[in-house]
Amino acid sequence: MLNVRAPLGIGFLVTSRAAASLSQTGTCSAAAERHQKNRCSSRAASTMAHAVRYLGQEEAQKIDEELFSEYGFSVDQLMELAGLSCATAVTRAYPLASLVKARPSLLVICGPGNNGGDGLVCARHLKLFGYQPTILYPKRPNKPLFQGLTTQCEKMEIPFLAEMPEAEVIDEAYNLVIDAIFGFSFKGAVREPFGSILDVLKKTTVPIASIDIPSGWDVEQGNADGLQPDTLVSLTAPKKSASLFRGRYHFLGGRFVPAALEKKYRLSLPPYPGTDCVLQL
Ligand SMILES: NC(=O)C1=CN([C@@H]2O[C@H](COP(=O)(O)OP(=O)(O)OC[C@H]3O[C@@H](n4cnc5c(N)ncnc54)[C@H](O)[C@@H]3O)[C@@H](O)[C@H]2O)[C@@H](O)CC1
Ligand SMILES: [K+]
Repeated sequence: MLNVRAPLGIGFLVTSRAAASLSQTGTCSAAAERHQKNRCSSRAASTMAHAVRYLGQEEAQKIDEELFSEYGFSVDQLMELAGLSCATAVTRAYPLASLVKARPSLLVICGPGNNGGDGLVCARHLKLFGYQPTILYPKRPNKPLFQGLTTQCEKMEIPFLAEMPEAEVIDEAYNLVIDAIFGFSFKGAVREPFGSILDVLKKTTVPIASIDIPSGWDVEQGNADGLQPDTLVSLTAPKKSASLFRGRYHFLGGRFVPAALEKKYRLSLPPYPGTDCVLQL
């Protein structure tokens, strides 16, 4: 089995999990395994030669700001691409045919910031891809962007829960939890209601797919007692805590970084294959 994660100094990693992922299919079916095999060689070729840079919190926020101020992007544009990347990553790691429950049910938990917005977009695309997402969105910002994303999900008949279910109920009802609670702006001790939500999530056994950062993790230092997601979708570039990720699938998404910005921040992103919006690291 090949599973090489060789540190190249602070903030850099060379990652190659090509063969490892083939033998770690777990909840995934033979169909998923075949899919993985087909993708294996191109992924190995694209990632082995690349030292992807892992970003600190301030740097991630600076890049984000620059995309809006210098490059003229709007939040909803990038959120759409980020959410689409996350939904696509879910289809790669958990294809419909591999799900253990008859109903392709997913629980998407959305937080109060843009990470939560990515979760709403992700849920909408997953519904279009044939999954049956349910959303928990306990703290909704009073802004047109988030109100619009919420309406879109409601109109697409995606149910919203009134409260966080118990861990046993989640394990019984859902194939996967998508963690869109906090991203790169998370700081300090977790405030309610998210502390209780994360406590329940830690007791669940269904796989968790985290968007950008496993929620509750320090963006740079991680959290040894925190969530241990099965999948992480790093957006733009991985953050430093991603080097502590021990789940099966680490994807890069958010294929919107202009070359000049990539160069300025020495991101050294691996090339996405063809027209794909997601890349498995
Ligand atoms: N440039 C990029 O890479 C892009 C980033 N996007 C997403 O945007 C995220 C960052 O969004 P934001 O800056 O809005 O921040 P987050 O979504 O990370 O979280 C900010 C929210 O969490 C709350 N919060 C922070 N610490 C907390 C704590 N300890 N307890 C309880 N609440 C806490 C804040 O009050 C705020 O409401 C990224 O991680 C990514 O998911 C995408 O939407 C678009 C493109
Ligand atoms: K998250």
